This record gives sequence, C-alpha cells and structure tokens, in this order.
Amino acid sequence: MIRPLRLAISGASGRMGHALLTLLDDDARFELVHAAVAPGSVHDGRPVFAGIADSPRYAHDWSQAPQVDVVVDFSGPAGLALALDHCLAHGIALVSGTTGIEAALEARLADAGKHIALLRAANFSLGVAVLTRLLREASAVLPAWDLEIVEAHHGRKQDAPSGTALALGRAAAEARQTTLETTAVYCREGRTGERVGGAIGFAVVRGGDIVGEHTAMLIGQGERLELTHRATDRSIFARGALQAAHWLAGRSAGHWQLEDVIAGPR
Ligand SMILES: NC(=O)C1=CN([C@@H]2O[C@H](COP(=O)(O)OP(=O)(O)OC[C@H]3O[C@@H](n4cnc5c(N)ncnc54)[C@H](OP(=O)(O)O)[C@@H]3O)[C@@H](O)[C@H]2O)C=CC1
Ligand SMILES: O=C(O)C1=N[C@H](C(=O)O)C[C@H](O)C1
Repeated sequence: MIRPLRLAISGASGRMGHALLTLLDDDARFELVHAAVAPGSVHDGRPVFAGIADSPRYAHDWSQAPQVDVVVDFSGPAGLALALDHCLAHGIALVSGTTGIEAALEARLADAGKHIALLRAANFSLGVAVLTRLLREASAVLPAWDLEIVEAHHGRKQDAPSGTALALGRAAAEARQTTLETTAVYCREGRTGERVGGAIGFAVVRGGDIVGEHTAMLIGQGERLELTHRATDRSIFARGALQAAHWLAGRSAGHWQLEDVIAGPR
C-alpha cells in the first residue's frame, strides 16, 4: 500500500483552510501533519478535528512541524513567507494560492524555484483555467477591442484587484504582445479624459459573501463579448490545490504551473 503524503496547511484556520480540511476528511491521498495559523491566532493549540483524540493541533510555530512532503498555503503574504522559510530549510514542495504579494516576496519566490518544487496559481479552479485560455484567444483575435476586467469578492478580501483579475489581464496583454505594466488602468475618478487605446482596465466590487466572480469584457463598436466565471463554493479552489499538491510532491525543483497538472502525469 502507498502511504499517504504528509501534508501541511498554511492558513489552516481561514476560509480556504476550512475548505481544504473539509475535503481532507474524505481523501486517503493525504495525512494532515501540520496546520499553521498566525502567531497570536485564537486557534493556536486547539485540535483541528474536534472530538478526535490524536487530531493535529493548529500551530503558529513551524519548528513544531514533523516531517512534511508538501505544503499547501492559502494564508496571506506573511503566512506564505513563513511557510516558504520552512520549505526552503527542509526541501519541501510548496503549493500556494496566496495573492496580493509585494515585490520583495515575489523576488524570494522566484529564487526559491531553484531549490524546491513550487506551484503557484491565483486561481485553482478548472473554470478559470479555461476562461484564461478563452480570453487569450479572444484578445489576440480582437486586438483593437477595449478590454475591461471586472471582479467581485466578499468584503473580507485583503487585496485588489484580485490575483485572478491580474492573471487574466497578464494573459490578455501577453496575447497582444504587450504587458500589464504599460497598459493597466487600475483607477478612474474625476475628469479622466478619454479612454486610452490599448488600455486594460480593472474594476473591483467588494461585499457580503461573494466567493469570487470575474468578467472580461471585450468591447467593440456595436458589439461586446463578455466572458464570465462565477465561483459559488470554495471547494473548487481547495480541490484544485490538493490535486496540484498530489502532483507536485516529489517533483524536481522549479516553477510548475497548474497547466502542467491539468495536462496530466509527466
Ligand atoms: N488561488 C486561489 O484559488 C485562491 C486564493 N485565495 C487567496 O488565499 C489567501 C487566503 O484567503 P482566505 O482563506 O480567504 O483568508 P482568511 O483570512 O480566511 O485566512 C487566512 C489564514 O491565514 C492565517 N494567517 C494569517 N497571517 C498568518 C501568518 N503571519 N502566519 C501564518 N498564518 C497566517 C490565518 O490565521 P488566523 O486567522 O487563525 O490568525 C488564517 O488561517 C488570500 O491571499 C486569497 O486571495 C483564496 C481563495 C482561492
Ligand atoms: O480572496 C479570495 O477569496 C479569492 N482570491 C483569489 C484571487 O485573488 O483571485 C481567487 C478567488 O477569486 C478567491
């Protein structure tokens, strides 16, 4: 019998942590061995699975972690930085869905690919992977149409625009042989003047319990194409991340993509 992979979750007490733990209940591929939370978290020290005698406990301290095969991180920039330290120190594969990362941590992550297997995605759903492909194609076929990306999320989200919106914008920009750095418009207010040709605009909605919605609007003269993805359940992200973790554990160092996982075994 193949032993289950020893899994650590970074951000285990959060919304995505909860979605991951719910799926793990019924997934023999993994054994949860560490459940990382923030220093000072109210969950620190509590059992992860209430009523189970030998349940792992939430812990802020990675030095308490036993041997781990793969870490799945949905925490935030600070939590990801701590998980990354641990993965680099012990040669552990890392799957991360954390978004809103600043340049210094991006640079550390870029370098980490030389030492560990790393797979990051702004969105682990299958539907958004397909949306990205469709947008790439539509943007290339309709290069002169105006592109606006609208995203909506729950009121507790910490970053904007969402990582997914930025990734969609990047994919479209690439298909048009340009970059987000030169085309993105993140904010419009007051007397903005006319829309700049070739701009990729972003608009952000926050409120209530919206799980995550993204619409790419390609706007021409007399017609408009809209590509929309609506997530209604976080389990779609959790399932994708666990699939990625199963695929990534034991792989060589490097930056792997969700597309590699979807394409199948190598
Ligand atoms: N790629 C994708 O498919 C998706 C990505 N995301 C991204 O995942 C991230 C988390 O989202 P969500 O679950 O909604 O967030 P939550 O705020 O619900 O959860 C965050 C979790 O991270 C923990 N945490 C916070 N700071 C630290 C720290 N310094 N060290 C260790 N752990 C820490 C929190 O612990 P505690 O609260 O106990 O203190 C909590 O468990 C965000 O960046 C979000 O954008 C979300 C959904 C899908
Ligand atoms: O914070 C969230 O909730 C989500 N974040 C991701 C993002 O920033 O794109 C993915 C998903 O839309 C949910």
